[in-house]
Amino acid sequence: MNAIEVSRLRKEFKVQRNREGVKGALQDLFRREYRHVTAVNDISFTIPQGEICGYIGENGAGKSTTIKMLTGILVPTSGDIRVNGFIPYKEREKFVRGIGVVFGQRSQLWWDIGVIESFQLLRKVYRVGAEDYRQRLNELVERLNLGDLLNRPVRKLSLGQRMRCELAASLLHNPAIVFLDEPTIGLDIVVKTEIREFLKDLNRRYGTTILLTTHDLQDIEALCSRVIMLDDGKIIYDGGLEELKNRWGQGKEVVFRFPEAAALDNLERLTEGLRVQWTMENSYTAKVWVPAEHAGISDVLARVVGVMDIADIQIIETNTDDIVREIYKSGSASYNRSSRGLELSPRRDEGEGSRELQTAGKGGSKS
Ligand SMILES: Nc1ncnc2c1ncn2[C@@H]1O[C@H](COP(=O)(O)OP(=O)(O)OP(=O)(O)O)[C@@H](O)[C@H]1O
Repeated sequence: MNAIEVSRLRKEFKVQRNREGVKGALQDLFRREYRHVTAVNDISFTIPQGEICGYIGENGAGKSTTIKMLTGILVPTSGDIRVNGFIPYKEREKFVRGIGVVFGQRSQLWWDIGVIESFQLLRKVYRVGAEDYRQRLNELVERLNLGDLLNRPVRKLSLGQRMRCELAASLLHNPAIVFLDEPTIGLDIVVKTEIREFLKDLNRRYGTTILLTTHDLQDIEALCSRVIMLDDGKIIYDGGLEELKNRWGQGKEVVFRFPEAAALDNLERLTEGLRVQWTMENSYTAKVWVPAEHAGISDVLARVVGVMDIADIQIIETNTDDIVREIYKSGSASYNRSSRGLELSPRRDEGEGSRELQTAGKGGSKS
């Protein structure tokens, strides 16, 4: 069974339009004008049980609105949703017992009471039996290292401590599906890593389905085999992270260090016919940019290694951050690069490995 099924889901908000100036403000008092914002624009996807799926997009892309509809907080304007077999905004009481939710920016714990008291209240909300609760609590306390935090009021916890408690709170009833909206926002790298490890383990042990929104692509790299990418309320990519990298990985850079001084024109002559681009770091170190669609790293290595003495070779891949940033910029991950005349060239004003994607006729076709 699929954990989540979404078909032609749409959410529009009616937003008041404010007219300018004093006259406009007065007019607004008597006759309000509204406009419609389409936050989620007829999207469809399914997530099978046990999958960890990353839901990404720029600010305002529609991620939180989707999560709110999937968790029954918002009613869709149109379209169908099934989560755990339920329509989330109907049958609320039964539905919430099968899901866990963490909004990184908002707490589900009571601010002024001890963490353990919040947990006990949530146990009642989710109607967890005493024995199940005890077992689950012990396990979560151990795995999230909550021992010292349980009797403290939430307002006295650090962000990282609070987030660990939030995660535990969302899992007390052992839900089959967990929605995490920015669970690592503002956390330091140590806590981020702990939380990622915990989520991986949770998925492995219980087959928990996880839908995760994040701006931190390290979360995606660490956790998700699949990514759904949203832009302006529409899905612009839905597929594997590896596939995304392969399709959009713009190429690789190879750094050669030679034992003796090398000359740029000599290196260019060696790779003649391959559409690669050389730059000299200094007399002994040269970098060559190998665009994915024009040449293979092995072609370049074969030509250089056969002729030159080499002291060291380093291959640098474009990272996911770069790839995703470029896709956001263009607004589509589905068009054909070569037909749009994409050209890749090293960006000279940034550090090693960074790339600039220059497009002919940018603007991006939306899918
Ligand atoms: N309650 C609301 N009333 C009016 N407009 C809204 C409301 N909630 C969201 N929007 C609008 O819907 C669009 C999508 O917002 P949403 O919060 O879903 O984006 P997001 O991808 O989660 O962004 P972020 O990464 O900044 O959290 C935005 O244009 C936002 O201004």
